[in-house]
Amino acid sequence: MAPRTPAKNQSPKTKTPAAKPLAQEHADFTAEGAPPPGKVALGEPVTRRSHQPRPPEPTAQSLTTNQGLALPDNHNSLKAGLRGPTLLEDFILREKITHFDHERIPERAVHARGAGAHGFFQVYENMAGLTKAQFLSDPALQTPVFVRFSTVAGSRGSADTARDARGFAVKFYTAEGNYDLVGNNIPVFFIQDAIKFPDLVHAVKPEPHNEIPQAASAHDTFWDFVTLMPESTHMLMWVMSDRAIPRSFRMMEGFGVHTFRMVNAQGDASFVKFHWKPLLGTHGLAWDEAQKLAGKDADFHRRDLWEAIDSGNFPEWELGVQVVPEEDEFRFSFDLLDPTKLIPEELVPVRRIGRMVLNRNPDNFFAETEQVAFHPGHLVPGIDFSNDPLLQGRLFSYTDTQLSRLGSANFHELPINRAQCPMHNFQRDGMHRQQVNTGRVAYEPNTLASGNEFRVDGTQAQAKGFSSVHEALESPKIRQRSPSFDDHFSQARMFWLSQTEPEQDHIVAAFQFELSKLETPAIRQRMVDNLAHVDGQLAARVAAPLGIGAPNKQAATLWSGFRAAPHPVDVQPSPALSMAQAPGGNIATRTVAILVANGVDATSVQTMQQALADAGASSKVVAAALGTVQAADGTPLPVDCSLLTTPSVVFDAVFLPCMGLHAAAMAADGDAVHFVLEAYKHCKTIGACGSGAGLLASLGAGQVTEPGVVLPLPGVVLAAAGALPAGFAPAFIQAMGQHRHWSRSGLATVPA
Ligand code: HEM
Repeated sequence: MAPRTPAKNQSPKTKTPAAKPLAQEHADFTAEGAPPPGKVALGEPVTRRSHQPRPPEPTAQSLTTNQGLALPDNHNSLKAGLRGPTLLEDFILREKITHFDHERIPERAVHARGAGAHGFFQVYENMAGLTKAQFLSDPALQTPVFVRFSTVAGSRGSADTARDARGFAVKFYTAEGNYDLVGNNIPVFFIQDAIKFPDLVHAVKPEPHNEIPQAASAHDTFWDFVTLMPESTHMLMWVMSDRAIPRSFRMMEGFGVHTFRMVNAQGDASFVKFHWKPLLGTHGLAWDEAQKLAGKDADFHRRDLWEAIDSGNFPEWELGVQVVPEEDEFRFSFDLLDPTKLIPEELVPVRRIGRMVLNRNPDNFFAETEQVAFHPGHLVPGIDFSNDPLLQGRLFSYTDTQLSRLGSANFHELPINRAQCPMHNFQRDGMHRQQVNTGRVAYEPNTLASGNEFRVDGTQAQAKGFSSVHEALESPKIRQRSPSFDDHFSQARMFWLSQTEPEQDHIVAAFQFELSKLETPAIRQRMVDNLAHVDGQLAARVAAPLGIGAPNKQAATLWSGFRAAPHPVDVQPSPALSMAQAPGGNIATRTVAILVANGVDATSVQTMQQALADAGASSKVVAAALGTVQAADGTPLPVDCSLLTTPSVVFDAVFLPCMGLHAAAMAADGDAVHFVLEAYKHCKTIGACGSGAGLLASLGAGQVTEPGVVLPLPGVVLAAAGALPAGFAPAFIQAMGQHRHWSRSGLATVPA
């Protein structure tokens, strides 16, 4: 696909200072030392605009020590004689190795594996009625953002496609300070109170005696814990759905999870739930595919994000809000403060208020993606928290953990974390302090400092600054859960009832997979007993292959920890919770494998390549070996990837053009056959023409019919003609637009 022009995403008006590469900023700061008085320390933005040339690579000639001493030789240590021992006095060797020895920092306690990107956010219209947040007031203003997507449980080097929730953390560099929206791709959470978070994380992380399994919830300790915490049932339904194995970070929804507040200039507050809606739709992988990708391309999501941005296909989300006026706080059958509940979109529609575009890859993974520090307590005036007890605990946890992860109290000075607006206070010193504060005044109130920001009475600062929502609190000090948090099953049932049949099948299969891995039958049993409170059929289907008794609803209520949770209230399905029912449907940025051999019909290949490019998708020519294949008319066709390194799981669809008699050779190539059958098994669109269609039929994946006719087998587009008939490419593209043909799972009898 032709790269989109960056100009499309240029700002009509950018109120942030001129863009500079991060590396240049470092250089400026190092050269200048302290910023000039009145200027924000280290406050320059990290907003190199998309598609600007990357900073030059350092050259070998410029090598010096960290003290600036030019290095004559970076290949040999200082030795006593040609074959003698290395000398301790070799300060050049020592400096280099010492620095290397300390290059790693601790990984995040959770969400260690992630990928990030820069971009901007732009509101559609002035939201002053709802919030006084300045970045939500001016449709002409583009606010720089940095986003980090992550898995939760796996370590930094784990695979991208593990079954897990995904972090969706956004840092807005606003003119009023940094605002962080630190969410997930699932709108609810496992637990209701932050005091259970260490237990949850200890349970899901690899088991402590043998550090197994990596990045997987399918083990005893996780299910032991969650089955004893019935409040986790709703999120378990989501984690067992295809939401937990996204096709791409670019095809995930994001959610703030908790109920937040927005406050306007008049002081009127509303409750708000945040949503990110991806323009590419919300799509998942097949579970078998996700597991294979973990080995074939552990960087699948990271690579997908990087390549999309690099090629100008900037991913885009709309920011949505569900607004509940304060007076409606108690209007719902659930508590707005309970993070295991969502507000169905059918009850309170999502209003789309702006868009976020990610248009620049980081220059340096460590400096940006690894060192970025998000925190749900990084707020701007006009946005505030609620009393959600999970959120309240998070407000403590993030800075606390970052103090140890990033090593000092000054991590806010790291370029990726710096506010891009004026920043003044009298916090001083500490390890690794970059800013050189000047003057003798490091206290407030004072009369000795220049400027009028720090007036003796402090009134000016207060008038401009953040103030918490006024809320009268007169309550006894208690350590108890509110009974309004007791209903653990109604929304789990709503989620189940809202799924299409194939989606329900996937949820059942995921539960079966995870529970089959458990060594302790009692835990398997406890989970299906628990599921019986969600739906009897779901529980029975999950239980079938587990070698345990039938689900027993009564038993679930006997074990300790099961508070007298009420039965599910009468719930209506919420179609918005189904990915299959969500709008989506174009094939922009999808990838198609064109599987070829010698004798291929070159015109078919070129026609498909063009049609796919016109539809915004990309294609790769895949063959047994790199180099070229010789088309039927003698044209050498360049091969992009070989079967040796490129599995079907990295593609969204497969096209088999006519290959004449050479189709028989392909039918004898185990790798090629596996490639096709695997794509078929993963319910991808498969198109085949002429002898390619014959090959497909011989593998049991379809039969030849009239040109351009889509067979009853969903997502299989076949044509008997050797050359591509006119209607073929549109039919193929239309089938691809449905993402996957899940209803085919039952028909897939072929092994892959
Ligand atoms: C709704 C519930 C939660 C959501 C949506 C959430 C989301 C996230 C996200 C997206 C990250 C990754 C940030 C990044 O990319 O750097 C993260 C990290 C983290 N979260 Fe949460 N989290 C939740 C609950 C909690 C709770 C209850 C705690 C603790 C009480 C917690 C502690 C942490 C910690 C310690 C990190 C690592 C932060 C770092 O090292 O920078 N989270 N969380």
